[in-house]
Amino acid sequence: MSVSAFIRVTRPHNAVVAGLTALIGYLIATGTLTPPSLLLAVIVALITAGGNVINDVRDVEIDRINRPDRPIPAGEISLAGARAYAAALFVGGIAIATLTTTLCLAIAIMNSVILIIYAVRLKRTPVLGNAAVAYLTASVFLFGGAFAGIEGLVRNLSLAAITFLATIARELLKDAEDVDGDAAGGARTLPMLVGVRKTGIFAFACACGAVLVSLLPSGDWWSLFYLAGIAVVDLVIIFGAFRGVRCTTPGCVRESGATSILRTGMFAALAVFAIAAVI
Ligand SMILES: CC(C)=CCC/C(C)=C/CC/C(C)=C/CC/C(C)=C/COC[C@H](O)COP(=O)(O)O
Ligand SMILES: CC(C)=CCC/C(C)=C/CC/C(C)=C/CC/C(C)=C/COP(=O)(O)OP(=O)(O)O
Ligand SMILES: [Mg+2]
Repeated sequence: MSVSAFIRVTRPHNAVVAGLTALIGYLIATGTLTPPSLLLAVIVALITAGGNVINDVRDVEIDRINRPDRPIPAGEISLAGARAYAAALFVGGIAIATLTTTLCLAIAIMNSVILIIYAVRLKRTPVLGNAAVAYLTASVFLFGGAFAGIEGLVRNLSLAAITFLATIARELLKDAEDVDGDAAGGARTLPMLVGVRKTGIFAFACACGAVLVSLLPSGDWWSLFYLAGIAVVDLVIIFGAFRGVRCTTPGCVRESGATSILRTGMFAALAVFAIAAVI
Protein backbone atom coordinates (compact mmCIF):
# COMPACT_ATOMS: atom_id res chain seq x y z
CA MET A 1 0.00 0.00 0.00
CA SER A 2 1.55 3.34 -1.04
CA VAL A 3 0.43 6.97 -0.89
CA SER A 4 1.29 7.28 -4.58
CA ALA A 5 -1.18 4.49 -5.46
CA PHE A 6 -3.94 6.29 -3.52
CA ILE A 7 -3.22 9.44 -5.49
CA ARG A 8 -2.95 7.67 -8.87
CA VAL A 9 -6.21 5.74 -8.43
CA THR A 10 -8.12 9.06 -8.26
CA ARG A 11 -6.75 10.02 -11.73
CA PRO A 12 -5.57 13.32 -10.21
CA HIS A 13 -5.11 15.20 -13.51
CA ASN A 14 -8.65 14.38 -14.48
CA ALA A 15 -10.07 15.35 -11.05
CA VAL A 16 -8.09 18.60 -10.84
CA VAL A 17 -9.05 19.63 -14.39
CA ALA A 18 -12.71 18.82 -13.62
CA GLY A 19 -12.46 21.05 -10.52
CA LEU A 20 -10.92 23.91 -12.49
CA THR A 21 -13.61 23.45 -15.16
CA ALA A 22 -16.29 24.14 -12.53
CA LEU A 23 -14.56 27.48 -11.91
CA ILE A 24 -14.58 28.18 -15.65
CA GLY A 25 -18.31 27.40 -15.57
CA TYR A 26 -18.85 29.93 -12.76
CA LEU A 27 -16.63 32.47 -14.56
CA ILE A 28 -18.61 32.11 -17.79
CA ALA A 29 -21.95 32.42 -15.97
CA THR A 30 -20.96 35.48 -13.89
CA GLY A 31 -17.86 37.05 -15.52
CA THR A 32 -15.96 36.87 -12.20
CA LEU A 33 -14.53 34.52 -9.54
CA THR A 34 -15.26 35.01 -5.82
CA PRO A 35 -13.44 33.33 -2.88
CA PRO A 36 -16.48 31.11 -2.01
CA SER A 37 -16.65 29.92 -5.64
CA LEU A 38 -13.27 28.20 -5.09
CA LEU A 39 -15.18 25.58 -3.07
CA LEU A 40 -16.73 24.42 -6.36
CA ALA A 41 -13.33 23.18 -7.55
CA VAL A 42 -12.74 21.19 -4.35
CA ILE A 43 -16.22 19.59 -4.48
CA VAL A 44 -15.94 18.58 -8.14
CA ALA A 45 -12.37 17.29 -7.70
CA LEU A 46 -13.42 15.11 -4.72
CA ILE A 47 -16.55 13.72 -6.41
CA THR A 48 -14.73 13.08 -9.70
CA ALA A 49 -11.96 11.32 -7.74
CA GLY A 50 -14.60 9.19 -5.98
CA GLY A 51 -16.12 8.32 -9.36
CA ASN A 52 -12.75 7.33 -10.75
CA VAL A 53 -11.95 5.10 -7.76
CA ILE A 54 -15.32 3.29 -7.74
CA ASN A 55 -14.97 2.85 -11.51
CA ASP A 56 -11.63 1.08 -11.04
CA VAL A 57 -13.13 -1.07 -8.25
CA ARG A 58 -15.90 -2.34 -10.53
CA ASP A 59 -13.63 -2.61 -13.60
CA VAL A 60 -10.89 -4.66 -11.95
CA GLU A 61 -11.40 -7.68 -14.26
CA ILE A 62 -11.61 -5.54 -17.42
CA ASP A 63 -8.57 -3.49 -16.37
CA ARG A 64 -6.49 -6.66 -15.79
CA ILE A 65 -6.62 -6.87 -19.61
CA ASN A 66 -6.98 -3.24 -20.76
CA ARG A 67 -5.07 -1.33 -18.01
CA PRO A 68 -3.03 -3.81 -15.86
CA ASP A 69 -0.84 -0.94 -14.59
CA ARG A 70 -3.72 0.69 -12.66
CA PRO A 71 -3.30 0.49 -8.83
CA ILE A 72 -6.15 -1.99 -8.15
CA PRO A 73 -5.41 -4.64 -10.83
CA ALA A 74 -1.69 -4.17 -10.04
CA GLY A 75 -2.47 -5.19 -6.40
CA GLU A 76 -1.28 -1.89 -4.91
CA ILE A 77 -4.68 -1.17 -3.29
CA SER A 78 -7.14 -3.80 -2.00
CA LEU A 79 -10.74 -3.80 -3.25
CA ALA A 80 -12.10 -3.13 0.27
CA GLY A 81 -9.63 -0.29 0.80
CA ALA A 82 -10.56 1.28 -2.53
CA ARG A 83 -14.30 1.00 -1.77
CA ALA A 84 -13.88 2.78 1.58
CA TYR A 85 -11.68 5.41 -0.08
CA ALA A 86 -14.31 6.10 -2.79
CA ALA A 87 -17.02 6.46 -0.10
CA ALA A 88 -14.86 8.95 1.83
CA LEU A 89 -14.27 11.03 -1.33
CA PHE A 90 -18.00 11.16 -2.16
CA VAL A 91 -19.00 12.00 1.44
CA GLY A 92 -16.28 14.68 1.63
CA GLY A 93 -17.46 16.29 -1.64
CA ILE A 94 -21.12 16.26 -0.60
CA ALA A 95 -20.30 17.58 2.89
CA ILE A 96 -18.49 20.58 1.39
CA ALA A 97 -21.38 21.07 -1.07
CA THR A 98 -23.70 21.73 1.92
CA LEU A 99 -21.77 25.01 2.27
CA THR A 100 -22.82 26.14 -1.24
CA THR A 101 -26.36 26.42 -2.66
CA THR A 102 -29.27 23.96 -2.65
CA LEU A 103 -28.99 23.64 -6.44
CA CYS A 104 -25.27 22.83 -6.25
CA LEU A 105 -25.86 20.37 -3.39
CA ALA A 106 -28.61 18.64 -5.41
CA ILE A 107 -26.29 18.30 -8.44
CA ALA A 108 -23.44 17.02 -6.23
CA ILE A 109 -25.65 14.31 -4.71
CA MET A 110 -27.27 13.39 -8.04
CA ASN A 111 -23.89 13.16 -9.80
CA SER A 112 -22.40 11.01 -7.01
CA VAL A 113 -25.33 8.60 -7.39
CA ILE A 114 -24.94 8.58 -11.20
CA LEU A 115 -21.19 7.89 -10.86
CA ILE A 116 -21.95 4.86 -8.65
CA ILE A 117 -24.75 3.60 -10.93
CA TYR A 118 -22.43 4.08 -13.90
CA ALA A 119 -19.71 1.95 -12.32
CA VAL A 120 -22.14 -0.75 -11.17
CA ARG A 121 -24.43 -1.01 -14.18
CA LEU A 122 -24.53 1.76 -16.81
CA LYS A 123 -20.99 1.16 -18.07
CA ARG A 124 -22.27 -2.20 -19.31
CA THR A 125 -25.30 -0.58 -21.00
CA PRO A 126 -24.56 0.53 -24.57
CA VAL A 127 -25.08 4.25 -25.34
CA LEU A 128 -26.76 4.95 -21.96
CA GLY A 129 -23.37 4.46 -20.28
CA ASN A 130 -21.71 6.83 -22.74
CA ALA A 131 -24.56 9.32 -22.24
CA ALA A 132 -24.02 9.15 -18.45
CA VAL A 133 -20.31 10.05 -18.75
CA ALA A 134 -21.19 12.79 -21.28
CA TYR A 135 -23.85 14.21 -18.93
CA LEU A 136 -21.40 14.12 -15.98
CA THR A 137 -18.72 15.93 -17.95
CA ALA A 138 -21.21 18.53 -19.26
CA SER A 139 -22.73 18.94 -15.80
CA VAL A 140 -19.50 20.47 -14.49
CA PHE A 141 -20.43 23.65 -16.42
CA LEU A 142 -24.00 23.47 -15.09
CA PHE A 143 -22.65 22.99 -11.54
CA GLY A 144 -20.37 26.04 -11.90
CA GLY A 145 -23.26 28.14 -13.26
CA ALA A 146 -25.65 26.88 -10.55
CA PHE A 147 -23.56 28.58 -7.85
CA ALA A 148 -25.03 31.79 -9.33
CA GLY A 149 -28.57 30.36 -9.19
CA ILE A 150 -30.84 28.85 -11.82
CA GLU A 151 -30.09 31.78 -14.21
CA GLY A 152 -26.39 30.86 -14.07
CA LEU A 153 -27.18 27.24 -14.86
CA VAL A 154 -29.38 28.27 -17.82
CA ARG A 155 -26.63 30.58 -19.12
CA ASN A 156 -24.29 27.56 -19.38
CA LEU A 157 -26.73 25.25 -21.17
CA SER A 158 -25.21 25.70 -24.65
CA LEU A 159 -21.74 25.02 -23.26
CA ALA A 160 -23.09 21.88 -21.61
CA ALA A 161 -24.70 20.77 -24.90
CA ILE A 162 -21.39 21.19 -26.79
CA THR A 163 -19.54 19.24 -24.09
CA PHE A 164 -22.20 16.50 -23.99
CA LEU A 165 -21.99 15.86 -27.77
CA ALA A 166 -18.17 16.02 -27.97
CA THR A 167 -17.83 13.69 -24.97
CA ILE A 168 -20.30 11.14 -26.39
CA ALA A 169 -18.23 11.10 -29.62
CA ARG A 170 -15.00 10.46 -27.70
CA GLU A 171 -16.48 7.89 -25.32
CA LEU A 172 -17.88 5.87 -28.26
CA LEU A 173 -14.48 5.87 -29.94
CA LYS A 174 -12.87 4.82 -26.62
CA ASP A 175 -15.33 1.88 -26.55
CA ALA A 176 -14.31 1.03 -30.12
CA GLU A 177 -10.65 0.93 -28.99
CA ASP A 178 -11.45 -1.24 -25.94
CA VAL A 179 -13.71 -3.90 -27.53
CA ASP A 180 -11.41 -6.85 -26.71
CA GLY A 181 -10.91 -6.17 -22.98
CA ASP A 182 -14.51 -5.01 -22.51
CA ALA A 183 -15.83 -8.22 -24.13
CA ALA A 184 -13.64 -10.34 -21.85
CA GLY A 185 -14.99 -8.41 -18.84
CA GLY A 186 -18.61 -8.98 -19.86
CA ALA A 187 -19.39 -5.37 -20.89
CA ARG A 188 -21.75 -4.62 -23.76
CA THR A 189 -20.89 -1.51 -25.75
CA LEU A 190 -22.18 0.00 -29.00
CA PRO A 191 -19.24 -1.18 -31.17
CA MET A 192 -19.88 -4.77 -29.99
CA LEU A 193 -23.48 -4.49 -31.14
CA VAL A 194 -23.21 -2.54 -34.41
CA GLY A 195 -19.50 -2.77 -35.22
CA VAL A 196 -16.61 -0.32 -35.15
CA ARG A 197 -17.48 1.29 -38.49
CA LYS A 198 -21.05 2.32 -37.60
CA THR A 199 -19.88 3.46 -34.15
CA GLY A 200 -17.28 5.68 -35.83
CA ILE A 201 -19.93 7.19 -38.10
CA PHE A 202 -22.27 7.89 -35.16
CA ALA A 203 -19.38 9.42 -33.17
CA PHE A 204 -18.54 11.64 -36.14
CA ALA A 205 -22.18 12.81 -36.35
CA CYS A 206 -22.12 13.70 -32.61
CA ALA A 207 -18.83 15.61 -33.08
CA CYS A 208 -20.42 17.54 -35.98
CA GLY A 209 -23.38 18.37 -33.70
CA ALA A 210 -20.98 19.73 -31.05
CA VAL A 211 -19.22 21.85 -33.67
CA LEU A 212 -22.53 23.27 -34.96
CA VAL A 213 -23.72 24.26 -31.45
CA SER A 214 -20.28 25.77 -30.69
CA LEU A 215 -20.69 28.17 -33.61
CA LEU A 216 -24.12 29.49 -32.52
CA PRO A 217 -24.08 32.94 -30.88
CA SER A 218 -24.61 32.61 -27.14
CA GLY A 219 -24.01 34.61 -23.91
CA ASP A 220 -21.97 37.71 -22.97
CA TRP A 221 -18.72 35.84 -23.57
CA TRP A 222 -19.48 35.32 -27.29
CA SER A 223 -16.96 37.48 -29.22
CA LEU A 224 -14.73 37.61 -32.27
CA PHE A 225 -11.96 36.06 -30.15
CA TYR A 226 -14.28 33.21 -29.22
CA LEU A 227 -15.33 32.63 -32.82
CA ALA A 228 -11.72 32.59 -34.09
CA GLY A 229 -10.51 30.33 -31.25
CA ILE A 230 -13.40 27.91 -31.44
CA ALA A 231 -13.14 27.67 -35.25
CA VAL A 232 -9.58 26.31 -34.86
CA VAL A 233 -10.70 23.91 -32.10
CA ASP A 234 -13.65 22.77 -34.25
CA LEU A 235 -11.24 21.82 -37.05
CA VAL A 236 -9.24 19.69 -34.58
CA ILE A 237 -12.45 18.01 -33.32
CA ILE A 238 -13.69 17.27 -36.87
CA PHE A 239 -10.24 15.99 -37.87
CA GLY A 240 -10.03 13.71 -34.81
CA ALA A 241 -13.54 12.28 -35.22
CA PHE A 242 -12.98 11.81 -38.96
CA ARG A 243 -9.95 9.61 -38.29
CA GLY A 244 -12.24 7.20 -36.43
CA VAL A 245 -14.78 7.05 -39.27
CA ARG A 246 -12.45 5.12 -41.58
CA CYS A 247 -11.85 2.29 -39.09
CA THR A 248 -13.39 -1.17 -39.02
CA THR A 249 -11.22 -2.65 -36.21
CA PRO A 250 -10.35 -1.61 -32.62
CA GLY A 251 -6.64 -1.60 -33.54
CA CYS A 252 -7.29 0.88 -36.34
CA VAL A 253 -9.11 3.26 -33.95
CA ARG A 254 -6.20 3.04 -31.48
CA GLU A 255 -3.63 3.69 -34.21
CA SER A 256 -5.68 6.56 -35.70
CA GLY A 257 -5.10 8.62 -32.54
CA ALA A 258 -8.74 9.80 -32.81
CA THR A 259 -9.44 9.78 -29.05
CA SER A 260 -6.19 11.63 -28.24
CA ILE A 261 -6.88 14.25 -30.91
CA LEU A 262 -10.40 14.71 -29.55
CA ARG A 263 -9.05 15.07 -25.99
CA THR A 264 -6.58 17.73 -27.22
CA GLY A 265 -9.44 19.57 -28.97
CA MET A 266 -11.64 19.39 -25.86
CA PHE A 267 -8.92 20.79 -23.59
CA ALA A 268 -8.17 23.52 -26.14
CA ALA A 269 -11.91 24.38 -26.14
CA LEU A 270 -11.74 24.76 -22.36
CA ALA A 271 -8.92 27.30 -22.78
CA VAL A 272 -10.92 29.21 -25.42
CA PHE A 273 -14.00 29.33 -23.14
CA ALA A 274 -11.92 30.49 -20.15
CA ILE A 275 -10.17 33.26 -22.09
CA ALA A 276 -13.42 34.34 -23.80
CA ALA A 277 -15.03 34.69 -20.34
CA VAL A 278 -12.38 37.13 -19.04
CA ILE A 279 -11.58 39.34 -22.07
C1 LIG B 1 -16.87 21.19 -30.54
C2 LIG B 1 -16.21 21.62 -29.30
C3 LIG B 1 -15.75 23.00 -29.22
C4 LIG B 1 -16.08 20.73 -28.27
C5 LIG B 1 -15.48 21.02 -26.96
C6 LIG B 1 -16.25 20.41 -25.81
C7 LIG B 1 -15.66 20.73 -24.48
C8 LIG B 1 -15.70 22.12 -23.99
C9 LIG B 1 -15.13 19.78 -23.75
C10 LIG B 1 -14.53 20.02 -22.42
C11 LIG B 1 -14.56 18.75 -21.64
C12 LIG B 1 -13.50 18.75 -20.61
C13 LIG B 1 -12.08 18.58 -21.00
C14 LIG B 1 -13.85 18.86 -19.35
C15 LIG B 1 -12.86 18.88 -18.31
C16 LIG B 1 -13.33 18.33 -17.02
C17 LIG B 1 -13.68 16.88 -17.03
C18 LIG B 1 -15.03 16.55 -16.52
C19 LIG B 1 -12.84 15.94 -17.44
C20 LIG B 1 -13.21 14.51 -17.46
O1 LIG B 1 -12.64 13.82 -18.57
C21 LIG B 1 -11.59 14.46 -19.29
C22 LIG B 1 -11.01 13.56 -20.31
O2 LIG B 1 -11.96 13.35 -21.36
C23 LIG B 1 -10.61 12.22 -19.69
O3 LIG B 1 -9.62 11.69 -20.43
P1 LIG B 1 -9.36 10.10 -20.39
O4 LIG B 1 -9.01 9.74 -18.99
O5 LIG B 1 -8.26 9.90 -21.37
O6 LIG B 1 -10.65 9.49 -20.84
C1 LIG C 1 -20.34 18.42 -11.10
C2 LIG C 1 -19.99 17.36 -10.12
C3 LIG C 1 -20.41 17.53 -8.73
C4 LIG C 1 -19.31 16.23 -10.47
C5 LIG C 1 -18.85 15.93 -11.81
C6 LIG C 1 -18.29 14.54 -11.90
C7 LIG C 1 -17.47 14.43 -13.18
C8 LIG C 1 -16.61 15.54 -13.57
C9 LIG C 1 -17.49 13.39 -13.94
C10 LIG C 1 -16.72 13.43 -15.20
C11 LIG C 1 -16.77 12.18 -15.94
C12 LIG C 1 -15.98 11.16 -15.20
C13 LIG C 1 -14.55 11.40 -14.94
C14 LIG C 1 -16.60 10.04 -14.81
C15 LIG C 1 -15.94 9.03 -13.94
C16 LIG C 1 -16.29 7.66 -14.31
C17 LIG C 1 -15.32 7.14 -15.28
C18 LIG C 1 -13.92 6.95 -14.82
C19 LIG C 1 -15.72 6.86 -16.51
C20 LIG C 1 -14.85 6.25 -17.52
O1 LIG C 1 -14.66 4.94 -17.13
P1 LIG C 1 -14.58 3.71 -18.11
O2 LIG C 1 -15.70 3.75 -19.10
O3 LIG C 1 -14.45 2.53 -17.26
O4 LIG C 1 -13.25 4.00 -18.88
P2 LIG C 1 -11.79 3.80 -18.35
O5 LIG C 1 -11.22 2.78 -19.28
O6 LIG C 1 -11.14 5.15 -18.49
O7 LIG C 1 -11.85 3.31 -16.92
MG1 LIG D 1 -12.96 1.87 -16.03
